[in-house]
Amino acid sequence: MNILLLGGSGQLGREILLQTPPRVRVAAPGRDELDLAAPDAIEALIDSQPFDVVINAAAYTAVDRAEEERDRAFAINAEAPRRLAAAAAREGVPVLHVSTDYVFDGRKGAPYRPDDPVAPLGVYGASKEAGEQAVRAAGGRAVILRTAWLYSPFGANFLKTMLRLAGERDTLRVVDDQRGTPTAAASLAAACLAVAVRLVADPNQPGGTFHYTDAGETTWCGFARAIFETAGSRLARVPAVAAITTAEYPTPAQRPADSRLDCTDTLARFAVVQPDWRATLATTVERLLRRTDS
Ligand SMILES: NC(=O)C1=CN([C@@H]2O[C@H](COP(=O)(O)OP(=O)(O)OC[C@H]3O[C@@H](n4cnc5c(N)ncnc54)[C@H](OP(=O)(O)O)[C@@H]3O)[C@@H](O)[C@H]2O)C=CC1
Ligand SMILES: Cc1cn([C@H]2C[C@H](O)[C@@H](COP(=O)(O)OP(=O)(O)O[C@H]3O[C@@H](C)C(=O)[C@@H](O)[C@H]3O)O2)c(=O)[nH]c1=O
Ligand SMILES: [Mg+2]
Repeated sequence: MNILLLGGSGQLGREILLQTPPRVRVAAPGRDELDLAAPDAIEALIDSQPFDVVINAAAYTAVDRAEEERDRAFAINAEAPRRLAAAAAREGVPVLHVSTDYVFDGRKGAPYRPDDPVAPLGVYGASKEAGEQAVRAAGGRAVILRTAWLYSPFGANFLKTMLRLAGERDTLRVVDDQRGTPTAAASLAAACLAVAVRLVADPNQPGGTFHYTDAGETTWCGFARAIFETAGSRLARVPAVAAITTAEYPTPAQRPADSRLDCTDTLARFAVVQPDWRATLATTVERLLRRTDS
């Protein structure tokens, strides 16, 4: 099986590469080979080898900066996926495209189902929603897999931000009125590989929109406290975590207040396991504190 992976250097991409079984080949061209902000090489790339499936784990993920870089966010999160999905549809190659809980406004008051109406609050969410629509419109077989609150030993994420701030401050103030589910990029990578394998193995497996997060729920404040409970004894200093409101932590982009995702359909349709977020947090902290190159 041949996978074309975009975003191989990101949090999700690196975990996919680490988990790829030996019988699977993955081509993961970097930004030097394909700049998604100017994706003229996309078609040539898709045509370059007989890929069995494309996984798009690349994105513009700077939520606040996107408010000022609208064009760039849309180029990478909407236009590039449009070109990718169109080329893949033409070649008959199925696509797995990763999207976000930030397509929702967070006002439902219950976990979002895949077919609930979207209403992004910021530019990042709007650009990802446009990407979803473009992938659907391409008309090929495509799974859109939404996830949330990704973290890993790699790249930029809330876990690493909290551990860095622990070295700088005695008290951290963290919003306690935004609810969701921290999701290890490692669990999502396993889910992506399961979906990709199924799409390839079964040509009758239809596409559609699905959700994957780890199991359970918390707030960003709850996540921060769990991080220090998990890592605490290994840190030089454990900060106090003060619960604050969103109004007390102004940011350029508005975030959904409750973006829990209902993953029932994904678990029923694909061979995907859903560990509890606290279990994957423990594993990820362990990996992170052991490594030196993250
Ligand atoms: N991070 C999160 O909390 C969440 C992420 N998601 C979605 O999950 C997916 C994976 O996210 P994550 O792994 O965290 O993303 P990262 O920000 O860790 O990685 C982004 C990847 O996209 C690549 N990329 C960005 N811009 C370009 C460009 N112009 N040309 C080529 N490559 C580019 C990056 O390459 P390079 O290394 O060269 O910059 C990197 O490989 C995305 O679709 C994201 O929207 C959904 C919910 C939560
Ligand atoms: C660093 C920090 C953040 N916060 C708040 C700000 C924000 O509301 C919340 C999360 O902050 P971050 O900026 O780390 O997270 P954010 O960039 O909003 O994370 C999002 O990224 C994109 C890519 C997604 O798709 C989403 O699922 C989600 O993971 O925590 C505090 O309250 N205190 C702090 O010290
Ligand atoms: Mg951020």
